[in-house]
Amino acid sequence: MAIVNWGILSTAKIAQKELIPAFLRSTNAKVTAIATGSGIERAQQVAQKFSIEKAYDNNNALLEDSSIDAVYIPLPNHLHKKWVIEAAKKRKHILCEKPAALTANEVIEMKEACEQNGVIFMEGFMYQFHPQHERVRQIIDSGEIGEISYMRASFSFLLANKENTIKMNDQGGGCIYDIGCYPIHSIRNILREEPTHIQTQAKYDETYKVDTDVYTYMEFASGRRAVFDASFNQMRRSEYEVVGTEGRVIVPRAYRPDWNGGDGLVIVEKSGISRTETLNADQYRNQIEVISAAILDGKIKSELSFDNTFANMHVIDACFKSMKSGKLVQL
Ligand SMILES: NC(=O)C1=CN([C@@H]2O[C@H](COP(=O)(O)OP(=O)(O)OC[C@H]3O[C@@H](n4cnc5c(N)ncnc54)[C@H](OP(=O)(O)O)[C@@H]3O)[C@@H](O)[C@H]2O)C=CC1
Ligand SMILES: O=C1CO[C@H](CO)[C@@H](O)[C@@H]1O
Repeated sequence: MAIVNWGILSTAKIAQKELIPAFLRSTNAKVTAIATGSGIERAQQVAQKFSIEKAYDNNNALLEDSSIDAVYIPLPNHLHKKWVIEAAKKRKHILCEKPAALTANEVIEMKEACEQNGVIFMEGFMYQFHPQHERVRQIIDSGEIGEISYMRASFSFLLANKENTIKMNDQGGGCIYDIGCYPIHSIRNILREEPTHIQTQAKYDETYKVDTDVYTYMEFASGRRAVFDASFNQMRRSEYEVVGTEGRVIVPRAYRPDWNGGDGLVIVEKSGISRTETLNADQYRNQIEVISAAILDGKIKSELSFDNTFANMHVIDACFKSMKSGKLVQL
């Protein structure tokens, strides 16, 4: 079977904790090189830990390596645009961590660079590669819970130590970028509709200059409504609920089912009776196998690439606009 050779731009925590192990479990991808800005010893140490062939002390050197087909970018959010464009210029296909950019305008520039250089791009919303979401869409489409009028989504965890983390960086940090982007993505992709109006309120940390808790209300042209919340100051929650005229579907492990060994749950409640379906999957490995297959195939579905990334960033832009004005914003 054909294999895609991947390089990794940084020794980020997420790369070491989830992605590199997932690359090792995948069938059509191999990590061949890793680069760091923290000195060659650091790159060599991580390379040795995961049996990665080559270590570089800067991203450009890795991008010059002609044996690398694709790069995974787990850099801080404000560096995503720069390194997506640099990687595209070197004709590397790209898996970039979420959020892929800081604004929808940045996404336009990134798309142009990828298209001009004929490279495939995907934003790393790994949760969508767990089959529980396809099951939710099937249940909705079957009519079992009636006409859908409302969706609610939440993602939170306790960020106990707010010092020295990119999550609190005044450039690209804050909870909308870090975790709010997931409820937005799932609301848009489960309802298969873009919001027309948004209102966001946030708790803002004056020391770090970032949002730490957000509450957002959304309206859709169909008349549907949605709300989401995200927080760095609450217990771990990663869930959504879709409500119809006849019943509802609850997904209590929506974004991080890996916190429960990959077991996703789809709970259907109707006429006072509840049924639970358990689906197990390795969403990080699936994500890598999907983009590697797209690279080998030479094409990627538009809903996995820039169309979806742009639409998600457009909503994030509106959340920030509403947060600042305190008003309902029209998209
Ligand atoms: N999909 C998922 O489940 C998750 C995704 N993420 C996303 O992954 C990305 C990385 O997050 P995370 O692993 O927490 O980040 P880390 O802070 O652990 O890593 C970021 C790495 O980027 C490099 N870097 C380069 N420039 C800077 C800079 N100016 N400041 C800090 N680091 C710099 C460093 O690597 P080096 O020293 O090697 O140069 C650093 O280790 C983010 O986009 C985040 O949103 C995060 C967590 C989970
Ligand atoms: O993308 C992400 C997924 O889950 C994490 C929660 O542990 C987030 O902090 C992170 O950035």
